[in-house]
Parts: sequence; C-alpha cells; structure tokens
Amino acid sequence: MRTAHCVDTVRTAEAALMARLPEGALMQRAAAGLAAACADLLGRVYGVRIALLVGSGDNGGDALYAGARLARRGAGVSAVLLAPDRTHQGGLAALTGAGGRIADDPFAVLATADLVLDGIIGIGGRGGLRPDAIPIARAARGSNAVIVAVDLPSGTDADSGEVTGEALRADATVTFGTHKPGLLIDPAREYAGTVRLVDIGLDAELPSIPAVEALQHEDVARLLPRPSAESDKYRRGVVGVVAGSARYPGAAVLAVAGALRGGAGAVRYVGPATEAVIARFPETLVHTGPPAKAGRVQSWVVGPGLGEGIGAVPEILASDAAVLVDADGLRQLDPEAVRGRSAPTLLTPHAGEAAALLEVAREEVESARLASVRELARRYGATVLLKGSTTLVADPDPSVAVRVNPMGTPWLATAGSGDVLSGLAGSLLATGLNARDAGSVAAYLHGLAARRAAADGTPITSWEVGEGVRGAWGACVLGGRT
Ligand SMILES: NC(=O)C1=CN([C@@H]2O[C@H](COP(=O)(O)OP(=O)(O)OC[C@H]3O[C@@H](n4cnc5c(N)ncnc54)[C@H](OP(=O)(O)O)[C@@H]3O)[C@@H](O)[C@H]2O)[C@@H](O)CC1
Ligand SMILES: [K+]
Repeated sequence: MRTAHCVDTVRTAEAALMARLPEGALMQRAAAGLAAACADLLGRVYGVRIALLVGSGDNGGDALYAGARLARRGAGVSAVLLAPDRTHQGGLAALTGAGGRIADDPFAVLATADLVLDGIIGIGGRGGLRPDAIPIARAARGSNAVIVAVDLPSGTDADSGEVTGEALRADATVTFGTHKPGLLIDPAREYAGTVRLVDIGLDAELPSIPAVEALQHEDVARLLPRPSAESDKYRRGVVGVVAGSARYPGAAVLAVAGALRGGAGAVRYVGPATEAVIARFPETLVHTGPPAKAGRVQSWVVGPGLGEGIGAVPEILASDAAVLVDADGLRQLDPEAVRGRSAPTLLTPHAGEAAALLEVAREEVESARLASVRELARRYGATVLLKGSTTLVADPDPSVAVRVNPMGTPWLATAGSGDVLSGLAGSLLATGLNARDAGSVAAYLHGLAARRAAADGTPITSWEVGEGVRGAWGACVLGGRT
C-alpha cells in the first residue's frame, strides 16, 4: 500500500522525530536522498550543470544542501534565489563552501542546465507560484533540463491535489517521509512526474491510518475473492445487473461482461436487453420482470444505459442486498433512501454526475476531486467512487483513508468503460467485499486491464477492457506472491 499524509500530520510527526535528533539531521537526510535521486536520474554527476530554484523556506534549504552534495561530486551548481534576504543560510553556506555559486542571470543559467531542482515551495506553500517565480518556472520548463521537484511541485496543493494558479511541471518528484495526497491526486499528480519517496525515519511517528492510500498488486491479490472447496455458485455470490434499454442495449452487455469477471458465482440480468446479453453471454440468468421477482442476489448493479427507465432504482435501494448505483441510476437519487440503507452502498459517478449530485459545476469537481468525493460520501452516507484519471473511493466515515487508484490510463476514456467497471465492482460486492474494497479493487483491475490492452500504444475498446480483466487479475495474484 502506498500511503499519503496531510501537511499537519507530517508537521506533527516531524516535530516528534526532530525532538530526538540533532538539529538539522532531518534536512540532511532529505538532502542526501534528494542528491542520490538526482544522481540516479542523471546517470553521472561530474561535469553536469545544475540550477537550483530556491524559495524562502526549508524546501529551498533541501535544494541547497542537495546542491552542495552534488557540487562536491563535480557538478556545476548555480542557485537562483527567489527570496535572497530569506534564503536558508546554512544551506547557502554549504553550497558556496562546496564550490556552488549564486546565479547572476537566472535565465542564462536555466538555458544551459541539465537538471533543475525546484525548491521554490514545499509543504509550507499556499496557492500557485507568485509573479516573480512564474517567468523563471516557465524558463525552466522551456529548457532541455530534467526538472526535479523537491517534496512536491511548487504551486500544487499538498493536501488536496488542487492547482489554483500556475505550478511548475516536474519530470520527477522526490518526496520526504511520506507521500502527500496531492502527489497521488489529479490535477497536481500530473505535475509531479515520477514520484520517489525518501525515507527520513518519519514512519514510526506517522499515524497508521493515512489520509489517502493507493493499492498495489499485493494488496489487490490479498483482497480478491477465492472460491473454497465448499463453494457453489450461490455461496460465491450472485450479482444482479439492472442496465440497458432499447436505446442502449450495449450498456447491459458491457455491465454483464464486467460482472462475469468479478468473481461472483452467477450473474442475473434484469431488463429489456436480454437477447443481446444472452447472445454474448449464454451463462447469464435473465429476467424481464421487476428486480424483486428476479430471485435472490447478494448485490445489485443499477443504472448503466437505463436512459429514462430509472423506475427500478427506489425498489433496489429498498432491498437488503449490497447496491451499486451508476450512470442514469444516479439521476434523481434520493439521499434519504441511500442514507437509510443498512447494506453496503456504492455510488460511482463521473465528474459530471458528481457535479449534478452536488449541484455545482463540473469544473469545480474536477479541480477539487478529493473534497468533492468526501462531500458526496458524507451527504449520501454511502461509499462513493469518483471516476477519472485518478479515480477516488471515499467512505462516509471521514476518518477512513480515501483510496486513490494508481492504475488509471487516458485510454480508459472510451464509451462503455464505466459500464464494465460497474459490473466488475458489483460482482466483487456480491462476493462479500465491502464497498470501499470492491470499488477500489475493481478500479485497479479495470485500469490494469486497460493498460495491458493498450500496452502497444493503440486505442482500446471497453469490450477489450472487460476481456482483459482476467489477465489483470492473474497479474495481481502472481505479482502479489513475489
Ligand atoms: N516536514 C518534514 O518532515 C521535513 C521537511 N523538509 C522540507 O521542508 C519543507 C517545508 O519547509 P517550510 O515549512 O519552511 O515551507 P516551504 O514550503 O519551504 O516555504 C514556505 C514559505 O514560502 C512562502 N510561500 C508560501 N506560499 C508561497 C507561494 N505560493 N510562492 C512563494 N512563496 C510562498 C511562505 O512565506 P511568505 O512569503 O508567505 O512569508 C512560507 O514561509 C518541506 O516541503 C521539505 O522540503 C525536509 O527538509 C525535512 C523533513
Ligand atoms: K518544490
């Protein structure tokens, strides 16, 4: 599991650790890890030209001490001081003592740099870059240098992943002690590039429950259902899929495709697209009457491609099975009917649907994804999976870590992929996973399936994503064992 903690938590942990260590020890650990990461990225240090962008805080101090280490190994290091009268004095002395210098002309230094270290602001920053830093950040981005952000890309918000002004887009970020939520959540994540975590000994001081966490192969492998010798199809779980319409029969087929690959023992399809479903998947149990008469299920998936036919939603919400509500099912969703449920409930909106549920503009959701998913989970008293390039899954209990899916790919932005995801997550719910695990494991498998299918750089269809779930499942189980 990759975990991320918020700034206040990091500060508290840092204070507890610092109280036991000699002054400056933490910054030296950070700088040593940062310098080593830069050396790895560059492949060599001697003769390399490095520009440090140095702000007024300790983030700049890290950059200066790392610059001093690299200068001692033969790099030509120049520091661009954005707040000359508030520069970290110890760091500056270390840099000049190691042969580094203060840049007279930032633009000339940036034009020839091989590597730029962004130490403008770290976890103490507020808002985007200030006006004096903007032309310098643009010159850095416009150069041929590799840009390495210190702790986080300057101008991005550490806690929320929001980017409210201009920020410096990095090729790599070296972060200290723990990930920050913004390094995992869009839009800030896109500015971070490849993220490397440097251990500075903070782990023992950090709370065991992070703010945000991301599953990895071994976590998924641990959560995936496995049938036992006594399992029959009913004990493995039955998922009911209420999806599709005369206008959108394909949504039913794709939701069933996902459901068949999520580990449930049987899939019941309820709706008008029985012929299309059976033609593709003869193993599906089909029913054309109301869901209540379809037979027992452990979970319902309701919504994909229903169009105007959303009459079954209240009936399904009133059932005692786990319920996943997606797409058209989210329209006219009654918060009281959702909040009153005792069985697990998972809502799976994309940004537009989430915006409608929150009665805000779609851009507001996209720019504040973490806050939006938390607010939806709170309002509906349900687990919410907010789809997107970094899909988030929030529990209604705010003390539970929000899961972020690290397996997204832009190729998944294709018609029908959400239908596959709903079926898959609903199937995992039927096997007994709780809503947060079902949603986050489904998002992971779905993303991994898409990545594998698009590995050769060609566009993929939602059908192929469904087909790829088996391979993704296998990759997690095999990867999880190693
Ligand atoms: N915690 C840890 O475990 C460890 C932390 N370490 C390091 O310390 C870093 C945190 O250092 P920090 O607290 O000094 O804050 P930091 O981000 O450098 O600067 C904030 C200053 O910048 C200013 N400012 C604010 N917004 C701004 C903006 N938009 N644009 C421009 N300036 C802006 C604001 O001052 P103002 O100008 O508002 O008076 C504020 O005082 C952390 O990220 C990590 O790198 C490691 O060394 C070791 C372990
Ligand atoms: K930074």
